[in-house]
Amino acid sequence: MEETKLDLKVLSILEDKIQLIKTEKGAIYLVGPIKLPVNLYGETVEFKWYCWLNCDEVTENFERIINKLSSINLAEFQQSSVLVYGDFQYGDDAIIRMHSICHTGDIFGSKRCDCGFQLKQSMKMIVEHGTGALFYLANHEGRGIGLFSKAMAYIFQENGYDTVDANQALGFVDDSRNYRDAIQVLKALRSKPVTLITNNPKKFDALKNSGLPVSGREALWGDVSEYNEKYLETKINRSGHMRDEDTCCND
Ligand SMILES: Nc1nc2c(ncn2[C@@H]2O[C@H](COP(=O)(O)OP(=O)(O)OP(=O)(O)O)[C@@H](O)[C@H]2O)c(=O)[nH]1
Repeated sequence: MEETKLDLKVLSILEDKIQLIKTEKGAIYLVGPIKLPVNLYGETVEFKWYCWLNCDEVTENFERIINKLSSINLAEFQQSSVLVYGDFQYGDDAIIRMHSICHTGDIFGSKRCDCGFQLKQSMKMIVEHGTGALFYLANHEGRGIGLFSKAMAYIFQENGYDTVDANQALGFVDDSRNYRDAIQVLKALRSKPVTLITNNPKKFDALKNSGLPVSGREALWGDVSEYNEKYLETKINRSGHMRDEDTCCND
């Protein structure tokens, strides 16, 4: 197939905004920064946004990658992204969150989980801190089972299963997420220490084991209601989430 030649102007606009990150399996192409004014609790806050694409092909010739985009129907797949705030590259002390996508909680505001609250609250914490980043991990739906399976898991939960048993009833492990790509992107954006916002020790260990300097962890519990109380208890009792002082559960 003959390769379309991109207009030179088009290419020069994009070239400075794409970087290649080599991975074990191929490459991550990271595009950004892009100015993103965000409505955060009624205030307009300006973040810098980056998005990334995994690809088998490893090339510095970005024209080849750009040329492929229109034929691969990316809207059918998920791409992850990161919102950066402040002087993320050089700022001494940055706070980050690796947030797993939750269609129901983040988009619809479902109260069955605490995801929507954690998303907005962590953005607020990052802005208040002055430097940080929110990684939005789009291939993590349902702790890695995907949205359709999560819908089925919810039906099990309406029939007395907890979230762990519901995943397992469908033949999945409870949690199949990994943080490799996000960590690679983090390394490309910053090499100085970070504090991670999470209650999940697996996430914290993944970051620590990556070799990046990690200065600590901030807990994030909240928005407890009759709808998510059981879910939050299951996180602590079965998934190993850390119970902190301002704990999630009412006992
Ligand atoms: N399978 C399943 N996934 C869920 C359910 N509720 C939320 N999720 C997913 O769980 C993920 C969030 O994971 P959590 O265990 O809540 O939190 P975490 O990310 O492990 O830890 P924190 O950093 O402390 O928030 C998102 O991918 C959600 O889509 C559920 O009932 N069943």
